[in-house]
Amino acid sequence: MDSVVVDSPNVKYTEKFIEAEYEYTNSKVRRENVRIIAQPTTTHYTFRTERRVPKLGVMLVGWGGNNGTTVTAAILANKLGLKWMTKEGERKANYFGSITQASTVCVGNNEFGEEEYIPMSGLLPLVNPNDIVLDGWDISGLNLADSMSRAKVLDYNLQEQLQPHLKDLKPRPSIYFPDFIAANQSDRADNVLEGTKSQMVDQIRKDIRDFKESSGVDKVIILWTANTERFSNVITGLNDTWDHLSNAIRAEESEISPSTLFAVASILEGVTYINGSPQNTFVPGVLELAEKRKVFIAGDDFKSGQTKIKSVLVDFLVSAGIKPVSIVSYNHLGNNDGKNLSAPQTFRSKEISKSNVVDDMVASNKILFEKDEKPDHCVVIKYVPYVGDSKRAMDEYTSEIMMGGTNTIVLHNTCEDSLLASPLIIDLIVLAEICERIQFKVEGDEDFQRFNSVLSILSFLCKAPLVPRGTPVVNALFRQRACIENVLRACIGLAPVNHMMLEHKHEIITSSSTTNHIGKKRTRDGSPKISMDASPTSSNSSSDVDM
Ligand SMILES: NC(=O)c1ccc[n+]([C@@H]2O[C@H](COP(=O)([O-])OP(=O)(O)OC[C@H]3O[C@@H](n4cnc5c(N)ncnc54)[C@H](O)[C@@H]3O)[C@@H](O)[C@H]2O)c1
Ligand SMILES: O=P([O-])([O-])O[C@@H]1[C@@H](O)[C@H](O)[C@@H](O)[C@H](O)[C@@H]1O
Repeated sequence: MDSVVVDSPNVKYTEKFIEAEYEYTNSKVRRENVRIIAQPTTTHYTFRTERRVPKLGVMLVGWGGNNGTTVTAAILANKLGLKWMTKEGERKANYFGSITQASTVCVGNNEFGEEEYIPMSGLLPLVNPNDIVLDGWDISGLNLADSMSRAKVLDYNLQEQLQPHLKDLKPRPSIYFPDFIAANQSDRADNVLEGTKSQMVDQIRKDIRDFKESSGVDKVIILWTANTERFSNVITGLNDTWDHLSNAIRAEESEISPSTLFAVASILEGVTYINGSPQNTFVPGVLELAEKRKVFIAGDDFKSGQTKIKSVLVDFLVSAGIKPVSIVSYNHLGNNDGKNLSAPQTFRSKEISKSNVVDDMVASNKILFEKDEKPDHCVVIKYVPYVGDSKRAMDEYTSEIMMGGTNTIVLHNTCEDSLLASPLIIDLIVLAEICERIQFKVEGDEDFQRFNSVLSILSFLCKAPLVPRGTPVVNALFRQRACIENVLRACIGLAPVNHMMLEHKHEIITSSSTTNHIGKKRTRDGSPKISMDASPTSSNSSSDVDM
């Protein structure tokens, strides 16, 4: 697939690194009475990206679940180039839904003024998902082939082809504290660790080292796609600092979730940890540990369908000056995730992550919203076994428009939940991995630094983005995507995408030989071209207008 090489004195390709000198522009503002004074700023960065793509191992917590089995099957099917028949005809493996694997970015204009697009993965040397080695844990001991069958996500003809490759993959025993998930999950908990919390952390750490050694991978990333847990109470003296949390683990304190123990084990092994569920795994003690050990953490809760649309629609409404005043998000689903969410305490975790997604957009427009004013926002999730993984989302957005009018948008969105979440898992892993290979120096610094331990660049993939303390949360989807694209562009010295297209807005100077807006006399087919956004020419203009 296409990739880009930047030809610039500011970009150097050595054997080991891509080094780019980059001018980061922004503006500082200050308020003077009713005036806001804006001062443009320019900060010089030097980015350095390791070119060697490592052999990557990924360990999924909840490997035997719908998402875990589906993403494993998808990677295998792509690696093997599988095709399969369905009643609509032949299908072949792909990574649709992944921005790194199936979306493109514009890298500039060619000689004809046309925009050239390449895959996002062509900006920097990213891990190819086909090469990822997978392992993981699950409280259910079912092998991956039987788990895939239990999930009922993939077409049967494809499952048949994958079955021999998956039947020998078995999740490692996991940490199971019934109090943190729905009681209805107990019937699948036949693959659980015994012992103290400290012994469990040690076992998870041993599993990580064992996987790394047996698989021969260069590095590991861990991602939680196990059940949604209830929120942990954040208690001073228990989990508010790393010291308190480590003491609490040794003291067998009960208010410590399995996911927090996994995060602790991962960070202590220097392994990036990503939370695909909504619970507050990253209690302050875990955040402190990650910062101390300079290990990346990211989350929370994959933004896969109903909420992804919400973070686009509300952004459209508010940025169009339309005031959303009532948002009702209902959905029903019949997979095990839905079964687990049928308990009030686990539903509450999801309700929080699905509700907070509009806050930044609402707060950005003080014309529409008074301070602390928010739209009515209701989230309903129902468990309906028959529909399985095919979640049915129904949303109603009511907004105030001009002169007392109202606008109501109603959506029905059938989300094949695991087929929407699996490509996000791939992007989370691939982008977290490249972040491990990026360093940067800010003008005046002696040494290179890595990104902050909290990988807020991954917000595009999360409903409740985890951000460094004291920094803004962005939920608007296309701002989040632009952040990813522009950081990858900065690493190769390309300016951020700005959509200005100024080169296509020049005045046309008509003369005997027509010169179009970018100085070329001819278009691709050799005919003279006048850009459609030129000032109107005289009626007797002899040149062809390129319609
Ligand atoms: N579109 C989506 O599917 C989507 C979107 C956002 C978030 N999520 C979240 O992703 C997670 C997984 O979704 P799913 O549809 O695969 O659910 P699932 O129930 O099919 O899979 C979860 C798996 O985790 C296992 N498990 C539970 N507790 C565990 C523990 N302590 N250790 C190891 N394994 C454990 C279960 O046995 C199960 O196999 C859920 O938290 C869900 O809310 C899913
Ligand atoms: O991303 P999204 O489609 O809004 O969110 C989904 C919810 O609608 C669904 O009810 C839940 O079971 C999934 O885990 C996921 O969180």
